Amino acid sequence: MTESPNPNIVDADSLTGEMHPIRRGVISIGSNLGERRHNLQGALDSLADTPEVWVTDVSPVYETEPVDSPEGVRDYLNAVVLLDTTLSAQMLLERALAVEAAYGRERTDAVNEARTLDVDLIVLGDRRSDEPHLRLPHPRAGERAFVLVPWLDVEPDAEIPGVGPVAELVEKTGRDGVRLREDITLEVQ
Ligand SMILES: Nc1ncnc2c1ncn2[C@@H]1O[C@H](COP(=O)(O)OP(=O)(O)OP(=O)(O)O)[C@@H](O)[C@H]1O
Ligand SMILES: Nc1nc2c(c(=O)[nH]1)N=C(CO)CN2
Repeated sequence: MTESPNPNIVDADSLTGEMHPIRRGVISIGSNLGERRHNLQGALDSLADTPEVWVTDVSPVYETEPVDSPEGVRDYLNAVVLLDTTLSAQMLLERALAVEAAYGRERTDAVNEARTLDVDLIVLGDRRSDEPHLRLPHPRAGERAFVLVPWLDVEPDAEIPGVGPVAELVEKTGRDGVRLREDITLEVQ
């Protein structure tokens, strides 16, 4: 894996003085409704503007066929964001959900309905969680080419803890339905 910050490095919470380790985070962003590139760039900017989050890289943008989605929904634009953070997994998830809401994400009971913005936590250091509101590593990431392929571009030796190296997972999923959009790029501020 790309060099992770030393887990012994800690950052003091400015309010409580509590010390938190810095961990590497991987976030998948996707949009298949509205101004797709604008929504992804907004997600990236909002993550970069988050206190205690340092965005270190963003992947190329891919146009991807909708997976496990209702008939007729539009293709997604997907990308992967790498960051360092001292936030807890719960705080990072809350931020992700707030960023989705800020970009007009509407929730219905439909499964995988079209959405302006999807922000999923894929991994946070070696944090494991199996609670319904917070699963880490993301339980479906290892089967999703729309997560793995962009992630591999920016972190060739990436691994999903407990699942395996991303390069091997891409060999299993293949790259069907995932197409590089060289004409669309995201900018880290
Ligand atoms: N690692 C995670 N990242 C984002 N949300 C998560 C995670 N683990 C659990 N959740 C929970 O999943 C809930 C539903 O998320 P959402 O509706 O965005 O799912 P989805 O992105 O449509 O589907 P999928 O989970 O298959 O990517 C969120 O409210 C959140 O609490
Ligand atoms: N291509 C693609 N398909 C999906 C995506 C996504 O981001 N891209 N997100 C989903 C739920 O998170 C379900 N299906």
